[in-house]
Amino acid sequence: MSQFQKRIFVAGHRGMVGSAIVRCLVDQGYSNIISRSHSELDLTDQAQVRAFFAEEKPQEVYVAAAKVGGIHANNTYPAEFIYSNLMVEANVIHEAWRNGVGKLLFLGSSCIYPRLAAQPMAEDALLTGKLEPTNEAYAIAKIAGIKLCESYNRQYGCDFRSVMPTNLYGPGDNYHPENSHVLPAMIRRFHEAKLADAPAVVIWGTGSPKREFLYVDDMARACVHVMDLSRETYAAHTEVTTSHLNVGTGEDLSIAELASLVSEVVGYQGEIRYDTSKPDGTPRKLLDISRIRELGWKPEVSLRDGVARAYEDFRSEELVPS
Ligand SMILES: NC(=O)C1=CN([C@@H]2O[C@H](COP(=O)(O)OP(=O)(O)OC[C@H]3O[C@@H](n4cnc5c(N)ncnc54)[C@H](OP(=O)(O)O)[C@@H]3O)[C@@H](O)[C@H]2O)C=CC1
Ligand SMILES: C[C@H]1O[C@H](OP(=O)(O)OP(=O)(O)OC[C@H]2O[C@@H](n3cnc4c(=O)[nH]c(N)nc43)[C@H](O)[C@@H]2O)[C@@H](O)[C@@H](O)C1=O
Repeated sequence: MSQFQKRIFVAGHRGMVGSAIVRCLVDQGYSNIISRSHSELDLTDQAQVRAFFAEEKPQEVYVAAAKVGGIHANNTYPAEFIYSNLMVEANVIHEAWRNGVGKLLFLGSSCIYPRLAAQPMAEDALLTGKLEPTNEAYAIAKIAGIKLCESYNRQYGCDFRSVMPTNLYGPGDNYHPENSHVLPAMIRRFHEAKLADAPAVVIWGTGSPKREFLYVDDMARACVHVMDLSRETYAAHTEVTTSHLNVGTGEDLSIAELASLVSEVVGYQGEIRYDTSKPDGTPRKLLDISRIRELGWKPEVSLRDGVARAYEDFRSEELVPS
């Protein structure tokens, strides 16, 4: 059987990252992709996940299904974030082991690292300090996902890998006014202000926190790249205690700088104000991406181009009043 006929399950294929992984796999010639929507298969339900794996017998699994949201959603619904994410990853990883899945890739997040970790944050900064309180529940679930992969590798000899993405954006993003991440929130807010000819746009927090943003198709390429590495190559660039790889651009900017960039791309010319009653979250979380660069992946889409593409996608989806 050609490697392009492998049975690949992309969990979360309708999400921003899952759909980009499917695009990337199809582009590369993979033709046997298995998917289920949330309503067809609830991954928090152990019995459903067990029946699905027994029936479909995937050979590779990408775990891009998760409960995801920005600072407000994480801070407001911590029980949902910790419960859903723990259940999804535990069910999928356990059934992947029970059904002899050859390789699995788990997607975590850069929020796994301590709030005040030295910058840029290397993989071995994991579990060296206290987490950022606004997303601690989500981060704990993501750390558990890494540890699930490591534990199944150590005890059962599985080949389960993990990537920790920085903040992502692009086509298929969530543009909810409160629950989204900052970049889609800004696209929507500046667009609506431009249409309404509003004199000012309000941005949350002080504008001083720094963030790193990666275009989702670059992330998807990284996922497929890491999955396709030989076991020996992956193992040579990770360690048993830190068996995950950072994925980012290695560059960050302040939220105030991001607001200027998004307003320019959208074409909004009014004032930008800050609501300091809203949380800033972690002051900075820049990833050290030396390891994945050594493994042959690098980002390709610049932030300005990526924001322009995301804005085009936002308008084409008619997500806002015209
Ligand atoms: N977006 C970002 O900035 C970042 C994302 N990540 C990680 O990347 C991964 C993908 O995120 P992203 O694509 O942005 O998120 P999305 O919310 O766009 O996609 C997540 C997908 O998972 C599905 N899903 C959630 N819960 C379940 C469930 N119980 N059963 C079945 N399907 C479920 C969702 O379906 P439905 O919508 O129907 O619930 C959705 O299709 C996640 O692991 C996330 O933690 C990491 C860092 C940054
Ligand atoms: C990817 C990552 O995303 C989350 O962490 P975060 O990086 O703090 O996420 P964020 O994108 O929501 O905010 C980034 C910064 O931007 C500021 N900000 C300004 N104005 C808006 C605004 O309108 N919306 C939002 N959401 N933030 C705003 C906001 O105050 C903060 O200073 C995690 O919970 C977790 O999900 C995770 O892993």
